[in-house]
Amino acid sequence: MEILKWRVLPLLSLLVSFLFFYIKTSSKSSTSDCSLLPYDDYWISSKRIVTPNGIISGAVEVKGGNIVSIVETEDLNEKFGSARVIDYGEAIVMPGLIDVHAHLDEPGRAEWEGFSSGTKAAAAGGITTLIDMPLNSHPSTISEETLRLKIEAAEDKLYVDVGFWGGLVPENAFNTSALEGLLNAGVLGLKSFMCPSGINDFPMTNSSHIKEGLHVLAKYKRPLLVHAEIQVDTESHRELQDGIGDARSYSTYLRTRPPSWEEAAVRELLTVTKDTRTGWPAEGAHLHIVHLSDARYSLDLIKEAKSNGDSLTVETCPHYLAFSAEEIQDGDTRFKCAPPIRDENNKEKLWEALMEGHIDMLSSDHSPTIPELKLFNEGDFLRAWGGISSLQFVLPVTWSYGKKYGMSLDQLASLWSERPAKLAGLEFKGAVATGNHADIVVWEPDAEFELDENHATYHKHPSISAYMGRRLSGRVLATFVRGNLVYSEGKHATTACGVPILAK
Ligand SMILES: NC(=O)N[C@H]1NC(=O)NC1=O
Ligand SMILES: [Zn+2]
Ligand SMILES: [Zn+2]
Repeated sequence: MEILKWRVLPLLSLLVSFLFFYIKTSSKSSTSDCSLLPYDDYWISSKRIVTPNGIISGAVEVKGGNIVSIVETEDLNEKFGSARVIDYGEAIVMPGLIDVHAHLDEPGRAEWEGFSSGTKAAAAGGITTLIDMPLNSHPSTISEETLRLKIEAAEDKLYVDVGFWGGLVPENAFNTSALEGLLNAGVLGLKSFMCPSGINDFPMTNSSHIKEGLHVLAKYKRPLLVHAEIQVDTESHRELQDGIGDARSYSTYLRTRPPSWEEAAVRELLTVTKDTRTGWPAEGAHLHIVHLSDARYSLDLIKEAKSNGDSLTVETCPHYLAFSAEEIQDGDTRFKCAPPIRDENNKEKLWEALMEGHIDMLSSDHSPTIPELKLFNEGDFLRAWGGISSLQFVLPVTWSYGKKYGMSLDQLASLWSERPAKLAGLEFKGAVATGNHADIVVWEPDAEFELDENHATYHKHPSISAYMGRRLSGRVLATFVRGNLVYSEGKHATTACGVPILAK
């Protein structure tokens, strides 16, 4: 009996250690759940690959999450033989979209959106990286500690890569060590408002706060993003405060935020951006104006400042390019956003500026809420939450409307990937190029679909999106994030393997 015990025990311990090793390695290999492909060394081929050197027919080699080579070839079979090739035929292979302006609202307001639903929607829409705004979550991301809360809340929930903007608010603007703490913790830059943000713990800044912020940012070579509207006390504004005007009519809301608000903000900002010119005190800093709506005087001022050498960029959003004020129905608060969607003529001018290169990039400004706060029953434009839900649809929307204005695939890739990557300082993203992350969207530009309730939409509240009911063209087939096939034909990878992007 004793002998048996001495024989069995070592065998048993061998078995236990074997089992332990097996479980450990197999749980490690379960990272393949990050991808709908069972391998990480393969080729993506197509007749239309959008690269910085033009559109080619060929294949992209992916290894260990990176693009390791790109070849132009007519006969793929001959070249690759039995290599693992995913052939997408005529579909477009393009850099994944980088959305530099999205509100995912977690922690604190996960019932509005959240990291999981938001990044699933992003993946389904061909977005491979998004940068989360510092407000609408609770608390706002305005300190090192609150950034940590963001990162904790995002853990295991990211289907795409996510970076974070920090908030520049009066509380931290003159506190250099607090701002540096936030920047050292890894925010990719700062964001501030020149008017009330709609969120109590995210108060507005004036130009002295902005000037201070820019000087700190100069050292880090990271940008300041600004919501450029200043409340100018116009006559119609006073009228509205006196309760005149039908709150269900979009034109009433439009009068509360005239283009002069944007113009006043831009004018004031440009007194500060002078400092970013070469040889001036804030050289190295950069100012980025978010969601421009006014295509008239505000845009003229921006063009002039750029030509004077200010380090300045500007974005607009698909909703300003897709919709015009005239078509917004009474009470349809899905369309309420700030700055507001302006008239048809302004929209045409925005397109002109975009196509001529005066607007540098596009972003979603996906800013959802719970349907209750859109006040659909009252249809009150003055009291409803301002923010458009669009994250999953920005690629088909940009394409559907853009192709009428002659937008090319190169322009699309520049507006949605290359320039946003540069703004956010993402060195290895933004282009299908050797050495970059394999962040790729594959899509069919001519495939049309009806955006109705049968369309699989991953936003937490699809019904509040202004795009519902539209017919769009441009269907996303597949999305790769660092080589992981995170979305394909209506399915997501089972594990969320996106990573937080922190500046160093
Ligand atoms: N707080 C917030 O998300 N505001 C955004 N919504 C919107 O329509 N414009 C904004 O700046
Ligand atoms: Zn804004
Ligand atoms: Zn926003």
